[in-house]
Amino acid sequence: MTELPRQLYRADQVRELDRIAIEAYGIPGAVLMERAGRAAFARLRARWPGARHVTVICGVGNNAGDGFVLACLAHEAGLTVTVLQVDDGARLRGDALAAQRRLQAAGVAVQPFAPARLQDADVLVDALFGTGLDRPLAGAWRAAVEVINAAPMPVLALDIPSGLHADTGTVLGAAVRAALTVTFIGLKLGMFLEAGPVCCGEILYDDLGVPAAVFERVQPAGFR
Ligand SMILES: NC(=O)C1=CN([C@@H]2O[C@H](COP(=O)(O)OP(=O)(O)OC[C@H]3O[C@@H](n4cnc5c(N)ncnc54)[C@H](O)[C@@H]3O)[C@@H](O)[C@H]2O)[C@@H](O)CC1
Ligand SMILES: [K+]
Repeated sequence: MTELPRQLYRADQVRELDRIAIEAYGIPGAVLMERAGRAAFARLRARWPGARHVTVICGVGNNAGDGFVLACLAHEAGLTVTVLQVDDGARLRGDALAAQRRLQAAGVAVQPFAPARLQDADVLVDALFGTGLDRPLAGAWRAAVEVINAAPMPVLALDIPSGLHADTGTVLGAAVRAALTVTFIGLKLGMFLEAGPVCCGEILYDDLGVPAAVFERVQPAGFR
C-alpha cells in the first residue's frame, strides 16, 4: 500500500494501464485480481480490526472478482463470510469466474442478493461495479445500492463506489456511499469531482505492483 499519488486517470486510461501491465509486462490479470483482493482485505482488517462477519456484494465483472478474492481471504482468516450476487452470475467469465469457483471450492456459498441477508454483517464490501460501469443503474442493481446505503454497517468500496462515474464523479442512478474506498492501479478523476468525495469516504491506493514504467506510457488526465 503506497501513499496517494497525484496523478488522476479516466476509466479508459486505467483499463489501458491494466492492459499494458498484462500484455507488455506479463502480469496475469488473475494476479492483479488476487493482489487487489489481498490489498483490500488488509485494509479492511486495519480499519475494522473487530469485524467478525464480512458480507461481500458482487456484480458480474472483474470488480466482483476482486470481491470473491477478498471473501476467500476473509474465510481463510476465520471470519464469517456472506457472499451475495445481485445478478444470476451467468455472465461471470475469465478471472472473475475462476475466483468465484475457488471461493465455492473453499466452502463459501454465493447467494442471491436479498436485503435480509445483509443483517449480522459488521462490514459490507461493495464489489458490484468498478471501472466497467457504463450506464445508469436500474432495477435490481439500483435497488441493491439503495439497500446498501440504508444499511447501518460501514461499507468498503472496491476500486470505486458502485454507481459513481469514474470520469465525472456524477451519480449514475444511485451510488454507494462508502466509509473507505480502496482503489487500484490509478486514482480515478471522478473520485475527486461532484459526488466523488462523499461516495468514496477515505481513499486508499494500491499500485498492485504494476511497474513504474507502465505509468510512463499513459498521460494522466489530471492531478489532485
Ligand atoms: N485485469 C483487470 O482488468 C483488473 C481489473 N480489476 C477490477 O476490475 C474492474 C473492472 O472490471 P470490468 O471491466 O469487468 O467491469 P465491472 O466489474 O466494473 O462491471 C461489471 C460489468 O457490469 C456491466 N455493467 C456496466 N454498467 C452496468 C449497469 N448500469 N447495470 C448493469 N450492468 C452493468 C458491464 O457489462 C461490466 O462488464 C476494476 O474496477 C477493478 O475492480 C482489478 O482486479 C485489477 C485488475
Ligand atoms: K465497487
